[in-house]
Amino acid sequence: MTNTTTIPTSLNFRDDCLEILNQQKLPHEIENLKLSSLNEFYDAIVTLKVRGAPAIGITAAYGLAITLNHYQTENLDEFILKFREDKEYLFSSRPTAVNLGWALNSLEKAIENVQSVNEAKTTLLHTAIQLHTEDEVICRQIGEHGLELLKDKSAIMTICNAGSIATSKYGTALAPFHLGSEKGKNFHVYACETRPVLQGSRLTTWELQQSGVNVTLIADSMAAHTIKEKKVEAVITGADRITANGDTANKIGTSMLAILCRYFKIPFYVAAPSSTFDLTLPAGTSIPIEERAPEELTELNGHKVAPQGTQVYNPAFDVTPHELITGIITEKGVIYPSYEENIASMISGK
Ligand SMILES: CSC[C@H]1O[C@H](OP(=O)(O)O)[C@H](O)[C@@H]1O
Repeated sequence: MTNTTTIPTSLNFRDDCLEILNQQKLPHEIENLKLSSLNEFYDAIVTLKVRGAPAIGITAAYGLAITLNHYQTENLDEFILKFREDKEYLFSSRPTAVNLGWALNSLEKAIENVQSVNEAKTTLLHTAIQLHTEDEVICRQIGEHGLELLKDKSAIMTICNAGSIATSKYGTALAPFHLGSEKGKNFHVYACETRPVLQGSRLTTWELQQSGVNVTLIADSMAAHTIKEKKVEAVITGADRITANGDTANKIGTSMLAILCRYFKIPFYVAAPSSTFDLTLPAGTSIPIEERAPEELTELNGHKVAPQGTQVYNPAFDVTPHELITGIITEKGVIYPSYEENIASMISGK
């Protein structure tokens, strides 16, 4: 029996709804959900049924376009008011990934000169579809640039899931591995399980196995020992927001890996599209860090593991200082220090 490998995707636009792969059910259940109401889109993002910075942005864009397509009015001012109301609602779903705001703002910019409600509705749908299709091209380009940095047959570590299902396709940090698999490369990926939501053990292992990539799961606490014992040659992660000086917010535990890379003298790469840069923020201290429900830590599969009433601190992201980042892999190429200058020249033109 031939081994068929596929690169899984999680978003599928169908005329009147967005079909998503429910990432909360993976890896043991493939459940596709049809999102058509604003609350369904909001809930899917908040509860991580759809997750990953680019995927969140694309989903929110479809959420506005699909739901407003049914809004009954011929009055353009009234339609724009409703657009802004619903945009703010979706924007409030998760605070850290800048792609959410970027995608919603792209829609607002696209309709700023429309002359009728019908033209606004058509423009919103076309823009959402454009963001989706463009993201796939961008992620493939990130994969191509990442492949130039990673040595074939080398051991590479990653955290969380910055993969195909976190974007339109290919992913960001995982894009080089998916493309590499298509090109006959043989990377060995060490995936950190990524407590507490387990994006690594549930999603990255599953996704890379679908694509025929050699992946080994480790606990987050095993990272230092694994880098040393398994001769890991680089770490590559995604990003949720990168500021003007290169400071990068990503899944909690990312800065821990960056510190380990400095100690072990191996490169630490961030992979992200231009839409993940937030040049309005000079440094990472201003990035809003989402804190999630205590139950993500006090319970395991619904079973209480911590004593009743235990205090919990559950930040979903941390910020890696730019000094610890070897290079930022974007669709336009790899950005190296000095980040302030090189981000401005490579990204400002967007
Ligand atoms: C391709 S960006 C993925 C990025 O988003 C993840 O966060 P979450 O799973 O909470 O949406 C994580 O930070 C990944 O690196």
